[in-house]
Amino acid sequence: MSVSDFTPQPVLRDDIFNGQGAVVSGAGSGIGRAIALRLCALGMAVTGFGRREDALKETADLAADMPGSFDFEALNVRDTEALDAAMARSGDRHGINLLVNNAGGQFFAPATKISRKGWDSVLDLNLSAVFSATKSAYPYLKAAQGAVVNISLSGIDRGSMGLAHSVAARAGVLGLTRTLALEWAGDGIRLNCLGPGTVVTAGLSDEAARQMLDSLVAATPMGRTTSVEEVAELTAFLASPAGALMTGQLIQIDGAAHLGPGLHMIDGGSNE
Ligand SMILES: CCCCC/C=C/C(=O)SCCNC(=O)CCNC(=O)[C@H](O)C(C)(C)COP(=O)(O)OP(=O)(O)OC[C@H]1O[C@@H](n2cnc3c(N)ncnc32)[C@H](O)[C@@H]1OP(=O)(O)O
Ligand SMILES: NC(=O)C1=CN([C@@H]2O[C@H](COP(=O)(O)OP(=O)(O)OC[C@H]3O[C@@H](n4cnc5c(N)ncnc54)[C@H](OP(=O)(O)O)[C@@H]3O)[C@@H](O)[C@H]2O)C=CC1
Repeated sequence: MSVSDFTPQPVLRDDIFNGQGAVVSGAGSGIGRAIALRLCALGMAVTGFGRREDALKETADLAADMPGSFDFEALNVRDTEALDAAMARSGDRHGINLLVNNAGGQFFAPATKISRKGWDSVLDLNLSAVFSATKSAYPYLKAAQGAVVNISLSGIDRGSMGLAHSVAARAGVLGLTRTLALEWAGDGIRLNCLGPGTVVTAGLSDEAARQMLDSLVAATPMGRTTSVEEVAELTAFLASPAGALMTGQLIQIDGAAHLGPGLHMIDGGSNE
């Protein structure tokens, strides 16, 4: 049992998103890059957000020969003014049929070691920035009768040791997602959360996370990690006509990890 041995099996028609536009945050690496590239392969015009221009440029290079297109804006999604302006530029350029709030992250620590500033940082990135992005995309989503996919975490309804701040933020995003699914249903806008289990990306590459990998896989009933391609395919599915009646859902793409003993980023050691 180890990391993902999934071989991508594309199921959507190649031209399914021709003429449509998307915004993907965190598109310079990991899950966000895989989503952006899959959408480009399916014909979408994608704008990627992220802080590192060089990383976004690499995604642009990978998308160069694809049927869709990839442009980008280097920005911090926690900067609401910059986010609003970039969202409007992207929406004016090619519309927003799909917004993927993927940028996110945290540090792993027991709650007793999380300062108020650390808590606020993680809530700002993983909850408040999702609210800001979604609100600023609203007019474009309404015009396109579009969709929002919020990248969350597996197991947010049961908790995960070492992630008090992040689980609280993602639970908040689920509440936001469900509330907007109600408020915006009349506009034809759908919103869903995807909860990946363990995904081996740069975000999980620090020493502490690497040490946890075996126990994370062991805690996953299907015995392997989630691949970025699987998250990308499901994101595309949710944006496609196949997902037309799906809204307000949390879909966990985790090999039943949320039904197992749980994914914990630290062991249950001392709180002192
Ligand atoms: C489903 C199970 C598996 C889940 C696996 C999940 C994986 C991923 O999410 S992969 C995604 C990946 N990438 C990352 O998570 C890295 C990105 N992280 C960050 O950018 C930071 O953690 C951030 C969100 C907190 C950034 O905020 P920023 O405002 O830039 O942070 P500061 O450096 O100013 O620190 C603020 C505050 O937080 C305290 N802090 C930082 N690290 C720790 C730590 N390891 N333990 C305890 N506290 C920490 C820091 O000390 C600051 O607080 P004060 O000391 O009170 O000033
Ligand atoms: N890897 C895993 O096991 C899992 C990950 N997730 C979630 O999936 C999402 C993607 O993570 P993953 O691909 O693994 O890790 P990465 O670290 O590769 O991706 C995080 C992305 O978010 C961007 N980002 C972070 N902070 C900001 C910010 N303030 N403003 C703009 N962009 C930002 C980063 O770009 P840049 O640094 O250039 O700003 C980066 O591209 C995250 O929300 C993560 O929590 C969920 C479940 C499991």
